[in-house]
Amino acid sequence: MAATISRTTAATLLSNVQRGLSPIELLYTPNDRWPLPRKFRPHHLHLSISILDSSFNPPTKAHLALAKVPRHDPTGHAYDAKIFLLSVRNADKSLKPTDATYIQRLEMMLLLAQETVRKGHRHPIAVAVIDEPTFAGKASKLRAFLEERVVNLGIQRPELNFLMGFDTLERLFAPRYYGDSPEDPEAEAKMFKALDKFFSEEQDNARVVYARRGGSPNEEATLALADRFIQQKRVELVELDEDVDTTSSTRVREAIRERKSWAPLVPPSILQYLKNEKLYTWP
Ligand SMILES: Nc1ncnc2c1ncn2[C@@H]1O[C@H](COP(=O)(O)OP(=O)(O)OP(=O)(O)O)[C@@H](O)[C@H]1O
Ligand SMILES: NC(=O)c1ccc[n+]([C@@H]2O[C@H](COP(=O)(O)O)[C@@H](O)[C@H]2O)c1
Repeated sequence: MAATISRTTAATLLSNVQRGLSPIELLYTPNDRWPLPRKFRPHHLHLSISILDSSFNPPTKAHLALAKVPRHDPTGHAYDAKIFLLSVRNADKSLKPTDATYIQRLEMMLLLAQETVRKGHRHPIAVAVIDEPTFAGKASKLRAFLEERVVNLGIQRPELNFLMGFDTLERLFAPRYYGDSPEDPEAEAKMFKALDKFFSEEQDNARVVYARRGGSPNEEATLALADRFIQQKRVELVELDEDVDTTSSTRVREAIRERKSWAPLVPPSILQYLKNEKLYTWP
């Protein structure tokens, strides 16, 4: 059955987050047990969750490929649960009049969650919204939110695996996002303090799973800053299933506006949605 949510309900949940009434709202879960795995056993005290945080403007095949990355685990266990997370406050972007509205993005995220159904196996993906620009902030809110859902089972500190492309990894390790002002001389020290908490197993227990995205002139510098966490296996490189190197939401928006070919860049349900809603057709 297709996952749907009324626009009124979506608007209420969105407004709760935007007005600071809730740190996170869940718009959709694949079942009532989520984030528990289907075959939950009482001794299963560790949850491993993957999170694709994005502005979904619109979702592309690259987002889908990231969402499908299997968990790299020597014991062969898959992620217990997954989240498509819409950030209504982005560290770098603000909403433009020609962009998809947040409600439209949430509707597309639901469609994307449906696209992950493969050979009868539905990925346990929930759709949620948060108002938090940095990963350190997202992790502490998510941890508290998820722990509350599973507190009666004695599960603590779920492992939070943030899926991202290299351009986002570069910004996770960029001191400018952590200083009090653009010239803050303590920015790098503050960044490492925030990241130590973010990656610590005893604290926010986050991990980062990143994919290459074309080349980057800053690759060496970023990997040098990330080195400590790479050694601790808290930052891990993965290969995507499909060749989506040059796919981006910007490319889709521009191609629609310029009436160039864009259909191959998005999953079929998103193609249909963008056509129905006539999105990005205005300059
Ligand atoms: N082609 C890709 N390869 C690897 N990672 C990707 C790719 N496209 C998006 N991502 C990653 O997915 C996450 C969410 O992406 P985001 O919503 O910013 O998409 P985008 O295509 O970069 O958007 P825009 O073009 O609007 O800036 C980011 O961590 C981004 O690096
Ligand atoms: N240092 C950080 O934690 C940091 C820096 C830049 C972007 N982000 C976040 O990364 C996500 C993806 O960003 P873009 O949509 O700009 O690619 C957004 O939620 C954004 O707010 C986090």
